[in-house]
Amino acid sequence: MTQNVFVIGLGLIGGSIAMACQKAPHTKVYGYDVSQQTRELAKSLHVVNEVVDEIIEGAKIADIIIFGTPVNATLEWLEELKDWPLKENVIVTDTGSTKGLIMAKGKELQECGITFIGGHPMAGSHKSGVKAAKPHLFENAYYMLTPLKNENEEKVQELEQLLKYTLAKIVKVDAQEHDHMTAVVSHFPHIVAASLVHQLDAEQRHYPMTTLLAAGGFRDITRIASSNPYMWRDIVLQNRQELISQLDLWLDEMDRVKNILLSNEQDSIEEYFAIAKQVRDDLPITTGAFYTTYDLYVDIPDYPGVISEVTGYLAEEHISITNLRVVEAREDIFGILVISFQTAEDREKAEKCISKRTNFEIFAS
Ligand SMILES: NC(=O)C1=CN([C@@H]2O[C@H](COP(=O)(O)OP(=O)(O)OC[C@H]3O[C@@H](n4cnc5c(N)ncnc54)[C@H](O)[C@@H]3O)[C@@H](O)[C@H]2O)C=CC1
Ligand SMILES: O=C(O)C(=O)Cc1ccc(O)cc1
Repeated sequence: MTQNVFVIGLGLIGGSIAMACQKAPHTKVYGYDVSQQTRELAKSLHVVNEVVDEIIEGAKIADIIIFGTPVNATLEWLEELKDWPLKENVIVTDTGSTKGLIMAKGKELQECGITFIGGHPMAGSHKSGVKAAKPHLFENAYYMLTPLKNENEEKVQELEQLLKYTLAKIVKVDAQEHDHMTAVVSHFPHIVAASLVHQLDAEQRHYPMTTLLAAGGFRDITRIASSNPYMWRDIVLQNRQELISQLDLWLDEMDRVKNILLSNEQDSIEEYFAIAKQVRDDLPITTGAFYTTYDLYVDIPDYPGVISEVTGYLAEEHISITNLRVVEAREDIFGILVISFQTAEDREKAEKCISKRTNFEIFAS
């Protein structure tokens, strides 16, 4: 018998899940998005097998419903869903970055006899929209599920059976713990990234040249500030309490830094950075949202074809790269080529390869 999966919200996350679910046997993936243009793109890019123009059309034939909508839109749909003509055994899940309020709604659904199992794939990017969707987005990333305490285990397994086609590592966590942990490693860093960009923006009014100097480090630490503001507005609103606590801790931490600076003690300053380096270097390697990239900076001269020359050398030695960009570091040089690798070993091999075949200056970060 064919299993019908219905994905609501066909952007980066919903679209990627829909593509992964198409790999499950005997499965047909239907999709709906509030934007007609997205629906048309999703169909033409084969993100889904079929699109529906009315949400109810998909909901009534679905065995599994997956929300890929911004978290406040998900809450609104979950309220309406109570009155939809659903199949008796339907499983409803979501992909939202917050879980507390969504699981409270999930509990109400359970009381109406509808199974809701919260979900959150810990992978993504600052890009959004259906065109950025890809079936391997979640490969090796953690995929958190937040089933209610008394949830039917068979239903959880049924959902896991489908989600295994994302190639993610499925873990189960409590919704409150989820919101605390994601505040620390995802939501609060987002606020910090945005605040650094605001600080630069204020600065550039007095010193317009500052933005020209915003090279590798600043770009790395603020990449997520380029994410979809609408999506992040909802996340921050739903996880407000945790974020206010994180902000208090951050202010204490900044006070500590200020006192270290006021003390003018070189050992304390060095120790502050040394401990941070140790903790950062020891972070486990994961992909997806918390991926570690191993970057190599190559000071390239200004002549045509220089980038393909470098990447060509790496390809000849079968060294895979995950990303490539040029940052303009100084006025007198063409730029720094930043090449990212998935592992430290790949970066080491690349460093050897490029230094053997060119005289470009190289440094790792
Ligand atoms: N972007 C990321 O890296 C990650 C995002 N998430 C979560 O996944 C969800 C989706 O995020 P993205 O795919 O990045 O956003 P997106 O902006 O790429 O896609 C959201 C889609 O939902 C549609 N949409 C908006 N309101 C709707 C409504 N009321 N009904 C139907 N469709 C609606 C939009 O038209 C859009 O196509 C969010 O809840 C987010 O918190 C989870 C993990 C990672
Ligand atoms: O771009 C990145 O590194 C991200 O952090 C993406 C992301 C955004 C929201 C999530 O809930 C999970 C992952």
